[in-house]
Amino acid sequence: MLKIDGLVKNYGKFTAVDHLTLAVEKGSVCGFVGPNGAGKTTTMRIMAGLLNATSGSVMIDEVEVTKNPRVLREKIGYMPDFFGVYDNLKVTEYMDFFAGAYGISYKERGPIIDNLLEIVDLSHKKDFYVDSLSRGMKQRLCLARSLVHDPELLILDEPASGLDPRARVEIKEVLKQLQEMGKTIIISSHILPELAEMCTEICIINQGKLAAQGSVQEIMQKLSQKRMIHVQPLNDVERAIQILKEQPFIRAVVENTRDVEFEFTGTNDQLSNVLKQLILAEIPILSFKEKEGNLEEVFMQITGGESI
Ligand SMILES: Nc1ncnc2c1ncn2[C@@H]1O[C@H](COP(=O)(O)OP(=O)(O)OP(=O)(O)O)[C@@H](O)[C@H]1O
Repeated sequence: MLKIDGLVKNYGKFTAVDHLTLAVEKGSVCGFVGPNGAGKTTTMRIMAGLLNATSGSVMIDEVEVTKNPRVLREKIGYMPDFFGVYDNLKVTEYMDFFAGAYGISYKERGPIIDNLLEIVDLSHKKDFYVDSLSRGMKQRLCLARSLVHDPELLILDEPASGLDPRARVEIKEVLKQLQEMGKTIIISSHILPELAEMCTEICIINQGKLAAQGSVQEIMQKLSQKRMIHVQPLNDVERAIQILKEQPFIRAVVENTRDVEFEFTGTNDQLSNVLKQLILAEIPILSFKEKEGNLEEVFMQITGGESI
């Protein structure tokens, strides 16, 4: 659906996007992850036709974006990372304004707006002033407005930023629904665990370059080689720690009061032997399991520990 090839964007002497190449399949939900200033917004604005690239190309369904703004307008829905000020505009008027801007006839607008407000769960707010809505509601309204022309590709810049956990869940549910409707979605975020839950794939962008791309699982497998094992003895944690420290292939033991974690570099057979040694020492074990990789940790690894 989307192909970015050798994309470069310079702001004066500064290169914000540096030969970025990636592809996003139709129907996928692709998460753009990267630290502040990584170039996510710049890339998204170029995709949406709001910014010219210095060089390289963006193709949507084999059509070069910059050369065909009309095709682009029809296919893309863009949600920026800021909402704007809409004094004295009610929710339906706001939607009507954007539907009009997309050339949707006055007659058609009513049912489209009603349907979209239902999707984003704002039907009960249709006669409220936009400025009176909560931040989460504004985000959902902004999402609804980017859908007025029924685009195939949605580009959403930080739709969950600044939202409380409940409002994030609401946005996530809307995105799930849009995915089921067959939309291709590109979404940027700093909230990595949340992206992991809702995306089919992840692109990690750092300093304008693609650091990694793949399914959440693939990325973690490829980049996070170390295995962390969590052990919870029923009691006698200290003795469990002592035994663990005597075992081969164990590094970086993290001692807690009730449980213990360690980095393991051996094979599965060698790992099962560690459990055997604990049991032979008659330490009752409540749980012994590998910790699931955390996207945030993987991200820190490949971006060299830059803050997010
Ligand atoms: N108009 C501009 N002029 C000069 N530099 C810019 C301009 N817009 C962005 N930049 C710079 O380009 C880099 C990439 O910015 P961009 O907003 O694309 O990053 P981002 O990944 O979206 O970051 P954030 O998550 O903070 O929004 C940053 O260093 C930023 O300061």
